[in-house]
Amino acid sequence: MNFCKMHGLGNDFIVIENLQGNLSLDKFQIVSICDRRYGIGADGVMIVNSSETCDIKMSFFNSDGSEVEMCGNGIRCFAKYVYDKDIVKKNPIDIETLAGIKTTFLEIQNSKVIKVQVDMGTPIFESQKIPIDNSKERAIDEKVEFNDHLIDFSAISMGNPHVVIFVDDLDNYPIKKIGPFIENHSLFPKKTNVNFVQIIDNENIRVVTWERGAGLTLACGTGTCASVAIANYKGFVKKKVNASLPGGNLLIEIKDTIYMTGEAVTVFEGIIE
Ligand SMILES: N[C@@H](CCC[C@H](N)C(=O)O)C(=O)O
Repeated sequence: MNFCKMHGLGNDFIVIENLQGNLSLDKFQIVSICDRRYGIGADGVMIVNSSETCDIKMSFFNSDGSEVEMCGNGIRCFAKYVYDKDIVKKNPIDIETLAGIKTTFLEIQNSKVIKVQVDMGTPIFESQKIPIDNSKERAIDEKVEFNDHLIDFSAISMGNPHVVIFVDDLDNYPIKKIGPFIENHSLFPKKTNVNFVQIIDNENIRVVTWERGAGLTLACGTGTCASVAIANYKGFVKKKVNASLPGGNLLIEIKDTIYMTGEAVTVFEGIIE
């Protein structure tokens, strides 16, 4: 089976084609190929499927084998893959995902895609749709207890569930303890991604994400959109924000919907036996 290893800001993926529709990978196979010592190594797997309603369809699996709705860094790589491989030779490209149709706008240099802007859609604030087990309509400025301390958080969906926690000092915050605690908290029936956000000024933020089903990653596209959406809602930032993530930078713009712009990189190709 042929595969392609790609990344967006160090959030890395294995891309596999299934245009004939005869491929099926089980959870164990996904976990095995994502393993960084015994496999290829990646935060997730993307399958290229044909679509009846769109230019192409992306299926996304976390490195723990769970299939989830959407991946922001992944969809930029996915758009690059299908364009560079002549599978969909048009610009923009509409991609079907479990979180709806996403339009991707390609920046092309020497016939290859180098950067992608994605219309990420509208953030979902309703508690039931995130989902979070909460009697309030929205989950803004909620509290959760951790080791006798109360942690302030807000929750939102970008098609997938996100918690946003604002911190003063990202470098010294116990992300590796609080991330998995909230990811698996009973408040979140589908688990959740957890974003730790430091506001630098009203146009610049830093974000580190503990991802559902993948742990600490170098970048999370949906998580950065979720962080900017909540930060703007709370009046911390304007509508155009530069986000600095451990793996690089994303530009997030709030218009009628949220736009995310960033790089997409092909690393290598190979064959899985
Ligand atoms: N890294 C991704 C998000 C991947 C899915 C996420 N772990 C989830 O379970 O929802 C991104 O760039 O958005």
